Amino acid sequence: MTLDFERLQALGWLFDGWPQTGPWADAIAQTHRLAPDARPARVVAQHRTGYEVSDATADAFNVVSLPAWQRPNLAPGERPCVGDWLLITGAADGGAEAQTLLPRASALTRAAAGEHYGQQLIAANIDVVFLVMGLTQDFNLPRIERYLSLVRGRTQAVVVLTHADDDPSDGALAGAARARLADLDIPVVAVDAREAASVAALSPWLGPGTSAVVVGSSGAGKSTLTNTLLGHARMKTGAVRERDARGRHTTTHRALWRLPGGACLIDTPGMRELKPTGEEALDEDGFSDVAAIAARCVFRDCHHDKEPGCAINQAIATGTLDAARVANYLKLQEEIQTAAARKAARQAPRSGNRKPSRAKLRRNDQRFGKSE
Ligand SMILES: Nc1nc2c(ncn2[C@@H]2O[C@H](COP(=O)(O)OP(=O)(O)OP(=O)(O)O)[C@@H](O)[C@H]2O)c(=O)[nH]1
Ligand SMILES: [Zn+2]
Repeated sequence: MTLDFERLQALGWLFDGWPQTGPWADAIAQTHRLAPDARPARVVAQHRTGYEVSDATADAFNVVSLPAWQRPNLAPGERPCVGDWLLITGAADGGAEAQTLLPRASALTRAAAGEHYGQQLIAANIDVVFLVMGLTQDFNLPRIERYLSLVRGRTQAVVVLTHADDDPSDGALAGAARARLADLDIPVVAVDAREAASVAALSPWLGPGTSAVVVGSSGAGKSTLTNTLLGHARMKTGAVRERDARGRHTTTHRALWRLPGGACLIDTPGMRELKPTGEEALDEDGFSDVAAIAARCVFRDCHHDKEPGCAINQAIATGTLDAARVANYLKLQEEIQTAAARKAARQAPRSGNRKPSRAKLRRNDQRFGKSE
């Protein structure tokens, strides 16, 4: 079977054809031994019982999940999520089946409140995260820094400041953000999120095949920006009425969208607000300078309060470190520790390998579909 790799690249496929070496090549070769026709497809939406994918032959069709992915106690990272690449068999117009989950180049996670698992995977294989904040009363530079430290790995973060059209600071806030983030190589773009001409300033990060997500707190302008990028309005919940292959109107909750310029925008209502999961390493992400100095404190468990020999307080006194930045670091450190403790508490009763109750199995069947 010849595959239209150009169409796959438009969906975010990273190679000119089949990769020849590396973990993807290995996974593909292994699948092809059993299913020589298996082809790549990207997850565009997640349903209770299966996945919706797009591939080189068609847009947004259902594939049957692997039974293994429906096991309730599967680690959340092992189940596909929006943005993942699968290998599938079967026709797009019926009978398509998932065969393999390909390795992830990157993943965006968040703390899952009230769930069994401390961490929830919200999107995979993301190239760019647009961190949206208004140039309004909502503007808060420390919060931008905290959000940024949650964006990890290969993903490029871009700060998008909305309300550039009615900015009471007349550019001063954007300038401050730029100055503060220059060292981290994080671009800051001020836009009127309602105007296509203004939002076009984001096009350097939206080349063909790029996968982007929009995050930020409530009211920051995420929906407005998303709609302007898409070039048309859609409902806030992500529900859209579309025509399916037979011309019927259907309502889908698709989460991966193709932008007119060729990039993919991933947007699900649940993924927008970033919160620490408890697994962040501030020393590596965003605050390595502060962590390096903290390592020189006399006490290993220094709270950088009034302890003697505190290198952090010394650095603040001599002007090497900004006090506000340290306060921000400590606040985020505390949020991460709280999240980690919550997560540990949630997981503790599970580690005893107890048999799940019948009621729980039934609940899981309802949630994930019955396994075979
Ligand atoms: N003047 C102006 N108004 C904007 C801009 N961006 C967003 N708004 C307005 O701000 C309000 C909130 O924007 P939304 O896009 O709904 O914000 P959101 O981040 O999606 O909010 P949630 O759905 O609560 O997460 C709307 O009334 C927008 O029209 C902007 O750049 N300029
Ligand atoms: Zn200290």
